[in-house]
Amino acid sequence: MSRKVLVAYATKSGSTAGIASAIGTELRRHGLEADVREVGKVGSITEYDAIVLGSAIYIRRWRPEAVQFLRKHARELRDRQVWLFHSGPVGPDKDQTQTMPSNVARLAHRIGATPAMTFAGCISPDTAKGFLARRMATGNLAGDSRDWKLIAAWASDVSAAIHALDTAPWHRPLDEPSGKQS
Ligand SMILES: Cc1cc2nc3c(=O)[nH]c(=O)nc-3n(C[C@H](O)[C@H](O)[C@H](O)COP(=O)(O)O)c2cc1C
Repeated sequence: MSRKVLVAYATKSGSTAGIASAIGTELRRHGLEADVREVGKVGSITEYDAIVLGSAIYIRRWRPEAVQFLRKHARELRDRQVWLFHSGPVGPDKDQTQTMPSNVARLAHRIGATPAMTFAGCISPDTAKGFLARRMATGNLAGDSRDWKLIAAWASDVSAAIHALDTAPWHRPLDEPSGKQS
């Protein structure tokens, strides 16, 4: 049985779309069906067995459309495997793991997703949007730090976990404690 995966991404300058596309390619190479979509254009997620969601990080925050997606689909996401990633660090900081913003961490906990994988990002004068981005694109942070080998390796691990659904059921996380012991 071929499992169907949604790879949804939120981007401002396009580089996270490239990461999502590379993940989709790797998942397909491992025999999964994968749709890669800009998160704001995703309607229903009912047809998917698993979801990969990634956002660019700007000033330590996820793009609002990615957060909105987690909120809107929280209930359905709890019944599916969900894999999160974010892309951001560039230049000398490219290997620094980024913590999830607190609103994203809360939502990840609610749906039972593991912490987001950090991928290095890209700042280019060709795609930079806004004054600050254009300034950053001329300094020592400029360049494409995306690590395609790491991205493919992570996607390969994700595909192995999704294939494991064929032999073991996916367990929903326990409900959050209500504070009342039964
Ligand atoms: C104004 C600005 C703020 C940024 N803030 C962060 C940040 O807080 N943390 C981080 O890791 N990367 C940060 N970055 C780097 C971006 O996340 C990186 O360029 C990413 O690849 C952009 O993704 P996108 O092309 O999909 O929009 C920032 C970039 C800009 C231009």
